Amino acid sequence: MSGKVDLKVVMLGQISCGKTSVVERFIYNRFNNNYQNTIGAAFGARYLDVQGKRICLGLWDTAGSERYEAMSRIYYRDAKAAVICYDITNSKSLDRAKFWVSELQRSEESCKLYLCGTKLDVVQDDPHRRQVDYHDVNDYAEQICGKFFETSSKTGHNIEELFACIVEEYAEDNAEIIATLDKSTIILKEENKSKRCC
Ligand SMILES: Nc1nc2c(ncn2[C@@H]2O[C@H](COP(=O)(O)OP(=O)(O)OP(=O)(O)O)[C@@H](O)[C@H]2O)c(=O)[nH]1
Repeated sequence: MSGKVDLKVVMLGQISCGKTSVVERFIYNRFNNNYQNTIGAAFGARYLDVQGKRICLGLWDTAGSERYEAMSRIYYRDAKAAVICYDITNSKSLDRAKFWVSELQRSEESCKLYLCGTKLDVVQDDPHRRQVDYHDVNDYAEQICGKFFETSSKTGHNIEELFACIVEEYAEDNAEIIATLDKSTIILKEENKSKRCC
């Protein structure tokens, strides 16, 4: 991937709630069961098409450990969208998500808020594992004028939908910027001419 980032997105949320997994599913379409904590922050990017234009999303995946809290503030600066994650199987993680919402409302007023419940597959397999009610978060999302998705990075459920919503809302609010972007292109792979059928 080359070129500049058109839309800066920051990932925030409690340690181990699943931020890196959302990014990995979205960018590489893969999932890793083994937990490896993020140190500092990581960056990934992917192109999406919106309104016939190609837009580059840059994702800053912050570390959930409170040890890196001050560092996370550097990464949300000038972000156009924040994906604030919580783990559906861990009620404390919603408190942490609410902390980040307050923080962004205070210091990044123009940053759009997207609440992302993670690990939906776990509660689909065992409903007793759910600790965060869907309707409670839905009401909270309305209250903060944000959007809300319950996702699973393991199955991929709602991951594309989440980022599609982010670019669509960005495009609606920033028509002038979108007009300056390159058109979407379909890249046709040239046949390998040396390859012969026997
Ligand atoms: N079953 C299931 N497990 C998940 C899902 N998302 C994340 N996990 C697991 O939860 C653990 C933590 O996931 P990460 O994505 O590393 O969490 P994180 O929020 O990036 O963690 P930090 O970088 O330490 O803040 C890992 O073992 C993941 O495999 C999911 O959708 N379903």
